[in-house]
Amino acid sequence: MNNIYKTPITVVTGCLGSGKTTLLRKLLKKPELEKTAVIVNEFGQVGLDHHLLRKTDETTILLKGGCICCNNREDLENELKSLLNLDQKQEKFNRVIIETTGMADPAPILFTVLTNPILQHHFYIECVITTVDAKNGLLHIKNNPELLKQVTVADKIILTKTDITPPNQKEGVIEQLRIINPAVDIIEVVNGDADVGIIEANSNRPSIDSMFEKKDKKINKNHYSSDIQSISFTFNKPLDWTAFGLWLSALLHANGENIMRVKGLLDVGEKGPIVLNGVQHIIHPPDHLNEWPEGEKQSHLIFILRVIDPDSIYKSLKTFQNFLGSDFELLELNKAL
Ligand SMILES: Nc1nc2c(ncn2[C@@H]2O[C@H](COP(=O)(O)OP(=O)(O)OP(=O)(O)O)[C@@H](O)[C@H]2O)c(=O)[nH]1
Repeated sequence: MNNIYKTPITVVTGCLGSGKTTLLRKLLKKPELEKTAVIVNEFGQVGLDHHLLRKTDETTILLKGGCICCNNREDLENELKSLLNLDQKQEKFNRVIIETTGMADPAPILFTVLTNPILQHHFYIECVITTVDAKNGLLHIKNNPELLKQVTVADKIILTKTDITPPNQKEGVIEQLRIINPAVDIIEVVNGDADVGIIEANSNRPSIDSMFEKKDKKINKNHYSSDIQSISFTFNKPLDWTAFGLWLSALLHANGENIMRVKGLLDVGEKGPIVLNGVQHIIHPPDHLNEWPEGEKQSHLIFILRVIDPDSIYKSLKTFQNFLGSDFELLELNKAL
């Protein structure tokens, strides 16, 4: 079913004290978000009481044979289903925001929405935003493995507390965030003052913009963490979508959680590109755009990896190249030290 018939969900993640509640409090005062249902997964965060507010406990159930990212958030499933009941009682809402605890891994949330037969029929994940405290960001990145996941999964990073952060410190945080997730949008927000559009997907395409800016092949050394690395490619001809799907499925299957993120804008010979967006082996339904953004017409693909060497992706792509219908070029490589 097309997303226009479904209710968008924005997931808001970020370390403890990084400004999630401050941002949401301000945003939820805006008339455009009047019919927003908010789910928070911890108690004590009331104050958004003019909105539908659901609270969930952090109980997770491991599905048989599932890896950690496939933990179904049964609590979330129940909350979203009860929102559907409310909707049927004419208490209409047109958006859901899920605010996670600072320690949460967002992947099970995405998994729950994308794989539950009822939920996937009624909801779609429009955007994942992660708040990062500019003042303490470097420390948080170093000490919190959860933040690495949250940054990796994010479509947008909201950089908070820039008002109390020296510019060079802020630039240092931005540099590290870009190394972790080169395809993310980074938006500075002070005391939660943001446009309402911040919780929506970018209007004409995913936040893959930053990849377009990097036309030159770049090899960076990763200075903060030993095991998060990324590699991106461009393709000069349209891709065979079926062959690409087979290659990607096999790759994701073989590498499980170690492919933390895959994102792409792919030319498959249609008028517009296909938007590919995956978190671990959970792939969002591919989105077919009607046209290419700003006359650009070249496929881009990025992988964010943990533990595995980016070279193995390169080699795998090379082996499969003839089936894909296009040569490829390395665009950027962020390697661990
Ligand atoms: N100076 C400054 N303070 C901020 C900014 N954003 C948030 N704060 C302050 O940072 C503190 C923590 O903000 P919260 O919004 O509660 O953070 P949170 O991520 O919801 O925290 P948890 O609920 O504990 O996970 C509060 O005292 C906010 O007023 C900002 O941009 N600048």
